Amino acid sequence: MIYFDNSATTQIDPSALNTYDQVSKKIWGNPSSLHRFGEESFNLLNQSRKQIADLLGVQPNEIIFTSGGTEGDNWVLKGTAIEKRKFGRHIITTAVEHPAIHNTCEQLKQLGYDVTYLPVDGEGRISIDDLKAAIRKDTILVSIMAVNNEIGTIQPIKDAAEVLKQYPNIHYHIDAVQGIGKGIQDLIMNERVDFVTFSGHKFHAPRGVGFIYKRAGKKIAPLMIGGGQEHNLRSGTENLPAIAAMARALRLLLTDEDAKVQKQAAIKSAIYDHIKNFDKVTIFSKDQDNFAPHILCFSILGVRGETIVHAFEDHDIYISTTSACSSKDHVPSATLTAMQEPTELCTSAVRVSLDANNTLAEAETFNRVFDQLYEQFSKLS
Ligand SMILES: Cc1ncc(COP(=O)(O)O)c(C=O)c1O
Repeated sequence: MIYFDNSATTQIDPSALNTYDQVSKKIWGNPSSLHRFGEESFNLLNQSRKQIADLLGVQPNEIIFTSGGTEGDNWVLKGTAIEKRKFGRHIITTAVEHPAIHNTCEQLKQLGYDVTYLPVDGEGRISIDDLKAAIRKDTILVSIMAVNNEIGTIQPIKDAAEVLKQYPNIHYHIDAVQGIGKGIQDLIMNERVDFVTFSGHKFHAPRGVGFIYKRAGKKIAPLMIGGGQEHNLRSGTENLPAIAAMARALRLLLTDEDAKVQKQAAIKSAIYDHIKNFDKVTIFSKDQDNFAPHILCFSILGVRGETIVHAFEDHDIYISTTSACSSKDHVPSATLTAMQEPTELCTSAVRVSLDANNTLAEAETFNRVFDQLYEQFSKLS
């Protein structure tokens, strides 16, 4: 099988699974318990936190564990809205965010907040002039994704950081769920960023675990209230086996990151250079540095995305319609729609999403299958 759907989820790494297994069997005390067994768990929790903080070049108290990307995004948005409601009710984000951001903003709108969705250009990228123009006296938060999950555009998050240096009271949040391990850590962890969302299952950790970076001194209201875990910021008994496994998976992800990024970029180029020659193919992800190395989104005119996905599946190759969340709803890609691509292209778009475990040989197989399928589709239309 060829698994090219790594932006939807990744397979758990065997050594992360082993960590999960060992911690579940041996260190299963509650980190909040006072006895020695609890203390052992508490120590492992903090060891994992320190490991993650060191890998990102931040302080351990700036890492707070969550259940994943959706929780992190919800928390930073709603937590800021609650914390800063006396100062303002205006939020700026982009028209191409993941539903975890977009739908949270829509919910906040119903609660009386005002949201500006920055438009994007033909590559799915916001403009810094639009950001500057959108900032108001009552703006409390700017939230921008690092890498778009549907077509792989890297947003100008560092240029946005420069603008936001003039507005130190505005919270600056980055959704880095698709950006971690893709060679842009210096962009993500920039000196102006206040909050960053991460999700473990996108980098070979178990499902249902993630973390946010919260700059020391920046305040958000807790979303989960209860027993006061995570310094009273995120209550709930910590998922220690998953957290320890995630720390290990993150270390593995960031080991030899440059070589892994180059490998993914080469696989992407091999597919890109092959399929670009076909008349009915439109490629939305560019083969250039301001696009992530692992996402390639394209359409075949006249063929629905679902049809393309299932046709590849018949050859044991797994890709997706643009995002895992929208794939079963048959809705056109939100990103391509925001890019004002014609509907027939939006409904035909599919996403190949890579990982360092993929190979050039898999790209060659993909290209051969692509040729066959393209011919079949052409006969039908
Ligand atoms: C950019 C982005 N943000 C947030 C999420 C949600 O993450 P999770 O699946 O961990 O809830 C995803 C998942 O695909 C994503 O791609």
